[in-house]
Amino acid sequence: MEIQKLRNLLFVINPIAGDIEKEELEEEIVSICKDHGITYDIYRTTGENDKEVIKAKMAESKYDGVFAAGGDGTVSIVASLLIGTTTPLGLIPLGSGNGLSKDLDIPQDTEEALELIHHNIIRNIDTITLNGYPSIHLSDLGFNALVVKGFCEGGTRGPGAYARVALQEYLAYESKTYRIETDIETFEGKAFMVTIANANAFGSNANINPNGVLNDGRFEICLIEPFPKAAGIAILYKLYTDSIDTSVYTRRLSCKTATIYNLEHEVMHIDGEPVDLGDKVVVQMHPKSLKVILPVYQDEKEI
Ligand SMILES: Nc1ncnc2c1ncn2[C@@H]1O[C@H](COP(=O)(O)OP(=O)(O)OP(=O)(O)O)[C@@H](O)[C@H]1O
Repeated sequence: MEIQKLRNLLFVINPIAGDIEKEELEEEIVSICKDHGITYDIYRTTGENDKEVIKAKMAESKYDGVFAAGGDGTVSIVASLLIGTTTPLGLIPLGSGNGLSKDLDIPQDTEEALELIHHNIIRNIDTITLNGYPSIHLSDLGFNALVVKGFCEGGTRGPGAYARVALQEYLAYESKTYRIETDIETFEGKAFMVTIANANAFGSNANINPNGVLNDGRFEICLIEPFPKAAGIAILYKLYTDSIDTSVYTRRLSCKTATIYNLEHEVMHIDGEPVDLGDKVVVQMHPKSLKVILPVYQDEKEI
């Protein structure tokens, strides 16, 4: 087993993520780095031009790893800068949604996650692009994308706000029509939501792609097909018990490339950020294109 020694690190800390005070976290990072002879820089995100600033810092200094301390939004910014490079991504889950960190089995306890700074292994995971935009985790068209958009536009954060928007939209929502051509098969019809899944579960723990593997060179397009509103609770239950594949309303297209025709101009998001990619979305797989810093026990497991 190869244990990596990371000697020069950048920590990207989102001060507002998860509404958690980060002063103590910074003190712990400083103390761990000092104890283990690691040099470090800390960048606190501002919510403005963070990606550009982090990119410039990475060009100035040769980091052995970049840790994102925050939620999925912070992880997504950092990851997009590391894809295709030899610099691995570390995760310290501190957001209201920490989906990728859960799929990677990163400890959700901060003390344990901080141990990854000095005791870890590095592995490669797949990423995908949607019309050239990177996605590491889960992207959607349809109902969930509408909820994500409403959530991002609303002033309130946290899981409660997400659930409120979901409830508001649910009763009136009508499935939309899509045509999906993959390297294996074609689907045309209505869907309540279409998830392009590199990983497994949303930050909320709803597991849309229970059997997805992050380094198998394939992604899944997970469809929830139109269902009677009364079946909604059962679908929700299956999403939260890792058993969505047993629902008669689901369909899964496993593939390496796909073109999605968004025939009713439905909204979409990439890894939680609403985007407008037009009505034709080309999805491509980039096998093992992102290095990630994982707990040592991951070595025995398939990710
Ligand atoms: N200093 C800051 N002040 C205000 N907003 C910030 C700041 N730094 C980052 N942000 C915003 O934080 C969001 C990303 O948050 P992240 O996903 O890391 O944590 P989160 O608590 O899970 O957030 P969310 O509840 O939005 O999912 C981005 O919208 C980003 O613009």
